[in-house]
Amino acid sequence: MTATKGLEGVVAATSSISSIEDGVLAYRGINIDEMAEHATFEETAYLLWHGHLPNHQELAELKQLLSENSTIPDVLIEQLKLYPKDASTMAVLRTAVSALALYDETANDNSKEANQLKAIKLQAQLPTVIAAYARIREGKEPLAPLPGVSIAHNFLYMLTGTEPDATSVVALDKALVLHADHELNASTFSARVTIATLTDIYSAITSAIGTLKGPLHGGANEAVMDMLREIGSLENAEPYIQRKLQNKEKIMGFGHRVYKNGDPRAKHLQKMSRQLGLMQGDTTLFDISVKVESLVTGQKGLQPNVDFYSASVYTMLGIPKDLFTPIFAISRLSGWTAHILEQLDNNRIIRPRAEYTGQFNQQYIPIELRQ
Ligand SMILES: CC(=O)SCCNC(=O)CCNC(=O)[C@H](O)C(C)(C)COP(=O)(O)OP(=O)(O)OC[C@H]1O[C@@H](n2cnc3c(N)ncnc32)[C@H](O)[C@@H]1OP(=O)(O)O
Ligand SMILES: O=C([O-])CC(=O)C(=O)O
Repeated sequence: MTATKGLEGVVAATSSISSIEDGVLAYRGINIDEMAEHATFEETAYLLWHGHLPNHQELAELKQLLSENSTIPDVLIEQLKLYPKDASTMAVLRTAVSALALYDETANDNSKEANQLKAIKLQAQLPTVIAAYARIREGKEPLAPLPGVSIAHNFLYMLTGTEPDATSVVALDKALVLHADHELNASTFSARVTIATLTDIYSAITSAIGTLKGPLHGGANEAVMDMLREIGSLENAEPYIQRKLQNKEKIMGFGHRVYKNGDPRAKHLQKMSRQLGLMQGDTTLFDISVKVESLVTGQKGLQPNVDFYSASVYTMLGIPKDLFTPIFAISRLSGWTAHILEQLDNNRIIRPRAEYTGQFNQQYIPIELRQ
């Protein structure tokens, strides 16, 4: 038995949800470029959950269900008020999702119908939780979700208390479409491992949120923003990146386990970053990002991943840095829950082996004889 570090190249599940064969990302067979161009996030979630795009009636029903389920229990709002104001927002989200299970009497019902409804419920509630905490920590009261608007619209409204402009809604919606699913990435794998024990969906999503939080995965978008801020100006990009590369430090938002010739989502986010910069009359963040990309790609051959340009996009949408990864979680929840449902459809506990590298034939030494 020989272990493969990081399970690189190991095929650990079958799935018909999304594919990244030959560097082409597709949701249920539909190329991500088409999805980014035409689909809304609600359509994307439906596609991931059901395997086909919704017709008018199916989409209307999903939107209705999302709307009906978007409030969170008052008791959770009271809990959010008790959390430290400077807590990690991903830790808050992870804790809140775990707490939501306590107030859902269907939490342990693992029937397909109950889990499908819980997927919708979580999809509707995550934005409300994040926006509520973001307001509470600023000393403001959380806002109730608006009925009949998209998740992107509602999230921006609940965050700011004002009706978002159409450009911002479209940009956030597209970002949600682009992040929705990605084959067997670390957080999805974690969700599948957890649900495969036949525990409840809240436990699996809690695992997934904890996994997405790390800077090698979803947390990289926040680290990218730290880097762009540290660089601060176009002239500073080159010395900054040279220094990092000389010190053999990682450049966040670059590289990918599977994509070696570029992440097909990055170009869409790059385009959005440019457009938002031009519209706002300030392309500094975009310009610094492009410079960083040319330096890192030129010198290391590493390409930007989905997290790189999303940092400047979210910042230009006025979103605080520590909400970037929670936004990723809002989107990826659709993929996580699709994978959880798929895992349960044909379940077997996920239990690989480890290559043991420790000692054999050791003896128990009584404590008084130990050195
Ligand atoms: C949504 C997402 O999760 S997308 C990924 C988000 N994460 C990041 O952006 C963090 C930065 N990137 C990375 O840490 C990595 O590229 C990962 C985690 C994405 C992929 O990791 P792996 O598949 O294990 O790549 P691995 O670490 O083997 O990289 C191969 C080589 O490229 C180097 N490398 C990879 N990424 C980077 C980077 N961002 N900056 C500098 N060097 C890098 C590695 O140091 C390694 O060099 P070596 O062979 O000299 O040791
Ligand atoms: O697939 C991966 O390893 C990481 C990634 O790009 C994602 O989760 O979107």
